[in-house]
Amino acid sequence: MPKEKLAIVKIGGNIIEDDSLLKSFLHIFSGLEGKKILVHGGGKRATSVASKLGIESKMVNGRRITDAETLEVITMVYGGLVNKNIVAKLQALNIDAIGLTGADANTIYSEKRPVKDIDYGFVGDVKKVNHQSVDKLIQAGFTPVFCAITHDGHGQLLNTNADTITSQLAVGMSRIYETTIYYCFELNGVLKDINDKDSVIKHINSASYSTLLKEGIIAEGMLPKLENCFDALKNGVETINLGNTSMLTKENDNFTRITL
Ligand SMILES: Nc1ncnc2c1ncn2[C@@H]1O[C@H](COP(=O)(O)OP(=O)(O)O)[C@@H](O)[C@H]1O
Ligand SMILES: CC(=O)N[C@@H](CCC(=O)OP(=O)(O)O)C(=O)O
Repeated sequence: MPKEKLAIVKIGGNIIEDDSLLKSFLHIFSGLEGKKILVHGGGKRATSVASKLGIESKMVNGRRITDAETLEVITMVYGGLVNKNIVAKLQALNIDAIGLTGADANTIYSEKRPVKDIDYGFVGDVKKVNHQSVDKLIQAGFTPVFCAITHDGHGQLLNTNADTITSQLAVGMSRIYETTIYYCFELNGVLKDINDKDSVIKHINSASYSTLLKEGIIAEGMLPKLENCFDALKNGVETINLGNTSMLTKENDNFTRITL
């Protein structure tokens, strides 16, 4: 029997920080047919709240150095402020959303990133997705809304990049569902020329990916979205799509699709 489809949709700071982009995203997401999960970041908000508290933010290779103070900020911002506002807005759109960190129902277990050249502090690398627990929520009619926090099973919360949570969650859920990832952001897709919004690369495979990396076209915010994409595709994820919110509608086919 073919597996049922599951859409795993991710939004980050570029959509969360823009009221009108967030509103139109949530409207379209709420109308998306079939089973779905939302993952959100919020790094920009964490940086601005931290700065109001006099805490400087440091990012290395797209990851936040998370000391004990910063962990408190991100827990409040991702797990509270951002997550609960999104859940409330989805409830207003008649989506029975349930907000989660990876500690809730032990859904995402991670291990503190080992210190090599850099000490990232309380940053977690995902080790296990409890697909059965997530599916219990889906089967009960809830739409899970994950923030960028996981746990180590010993009482420690860990900051985990939301793009990575998305790909790992998709790999885990693909044991029972045919999963598709949608990375929604403010641009139309992966652009050949970052200054030309119409230069969307419509299809990327592993050969063209290597070239794009070498040419530096895949850079900055694109790196965590794409660094594990071929692992995810080899481990059961069907397709990875990147583009603006309208790619969730059937009318727009101007976005980037990544396949093996
Ligand atoms: N080739 C590229 N095409 C599109 N965006 C790119 C590219 N290279 C780097 N980027 C950057 O990636 C950003 C999206 O990633 P990110 O900032 O992590 O978004 P979000 O947090 O909203 O998911 C874009 O705003 C853009 O600045
Ligand atoms: C470890 C790590 O870097 N975690 C990220 C989690 C938030 C995130 O990924 O937010 P965006 O998707 O909006 O960038 C951070 O604290 O910035």
